Amino acid sequence: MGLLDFGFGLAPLSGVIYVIASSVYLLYFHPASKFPGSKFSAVSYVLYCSASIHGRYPYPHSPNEVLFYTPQAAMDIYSPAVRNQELFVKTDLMDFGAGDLGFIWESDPAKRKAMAKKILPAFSAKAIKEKEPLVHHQELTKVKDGKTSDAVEMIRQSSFAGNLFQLSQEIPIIALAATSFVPLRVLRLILAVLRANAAEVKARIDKRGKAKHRDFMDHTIEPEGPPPATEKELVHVEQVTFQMFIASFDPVQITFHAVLSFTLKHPKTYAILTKEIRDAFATYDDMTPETLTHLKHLHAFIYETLRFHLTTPTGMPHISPGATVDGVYVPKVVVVQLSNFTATRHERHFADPLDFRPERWLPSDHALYDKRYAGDNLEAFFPFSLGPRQCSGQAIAWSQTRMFLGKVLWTFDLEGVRGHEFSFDRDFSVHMLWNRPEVGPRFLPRR
Ligand code: HEM
Repeated sequence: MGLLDFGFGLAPLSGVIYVIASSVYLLYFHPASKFPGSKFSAVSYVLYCSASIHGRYPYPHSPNEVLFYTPQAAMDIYSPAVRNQELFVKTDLMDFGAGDLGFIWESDPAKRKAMAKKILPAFSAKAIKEKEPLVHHQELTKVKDGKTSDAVEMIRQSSFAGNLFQLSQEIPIIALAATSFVPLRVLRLILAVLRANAAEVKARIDKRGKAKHRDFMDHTIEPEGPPPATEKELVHVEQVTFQMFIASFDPVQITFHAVLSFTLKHPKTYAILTKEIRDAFATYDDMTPETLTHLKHLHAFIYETLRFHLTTPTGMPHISPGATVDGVYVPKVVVVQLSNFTATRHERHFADPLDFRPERWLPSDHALYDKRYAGDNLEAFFPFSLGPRQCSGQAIAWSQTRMFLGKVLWTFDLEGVRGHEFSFDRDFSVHMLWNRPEVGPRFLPRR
């Protein structure tokens, strides 16, 4: 036997030994081995990859990961903090290799906190009130042209590639496979998005201190100060801007699409909602973020939409510092997260969890309150996450969505388009962003 033959025989053998040794370690000695769950998922990424590639939630856990679904677990994972710095540190899931993790994707708690200190004043009640006229204008424009942003559309088309990139960090061979799965067109698209972002940032830096309205950039760069001095500083600003754009746009437009889809799918609820809105406001201009908060059914409808169509199906993976989660000690370095999808669809938390039932969010003195949902655990639901990293834009998101749906249903009668019927579980999937069918509707002048 030649040296070469010997080498070829050894390679598969070492592979087999490696798989057996790592499986034994993961099953019996790894810090996560004592947790219940699929043994296959404890030793391999096969089920996790398959769910991820098909965009189907809930994902099974991956090796070194424990999923929880109780509200107590969510509180134990996302809330603990010392001086607003989280104790369960975010993983680097969102590190796409730019060399800087910006703000929302930053896993280093101290770096994220420093950025939060600059940006969070943009979310004060006063700052939000100042932006109200813009929101009025923006919602209407969106309804009129019926379009989502071109940039988001480009990002959506490249989200599968982003998903593969994330998987390849765990399983390097996926990077090889990705070259066959990701068309050149998508790679060009990613570059185009990054270039467009860099160009916008540069233009905004040049305009600093002279923008018509105060925006998040005024909190990212000094309006009166010098421009970023180094390439590293510039990349940081680009990352923060990109993330703020995605965070403030994508979940809101998902919710707009979802509220329209569910009004079409549930005609009885649509009728109740439309009546509530039209009875409450004599004129269009009476609708403001404040006046719309009094509409109980509108509130319930939006809540149920957020539950049924989570904008962020994952709870976001964090690393245990060695701490107790829902009464169970999770050793250091084990990755934990709330499986949001499981939590919101579990019978333990919600009656008829797979049915769209806004009534569950109504107060018990409301005429349409249904006792069937009295046992629902409404606290088991965190659409905006919780703790130091919870959504800073939730007040804006609520007022945008209320105004959007209030104004649309006040102004138009909606009609479904034949052939656009959908089933959420069959037709919606998610990579990094949601893939969903066109569902209409037709906007007809109100009768
Ligand atoms: C329906 C709409 C929205 C939903 C469901 C939503 C949900 C979330 C969630 C789940 C997180 C936590 C993400 C994580 O842990 O990595 C988050 C973070 C964040 N969101 Fe939102 N969001 C919405 C709208 C908005 C809007 C309109 C803005 C800005 C105008 C915004 C700004 C942010 C920011 C800045 C963070 C990061 C907070 C931090 O790390 O301190 N979001 N959002």
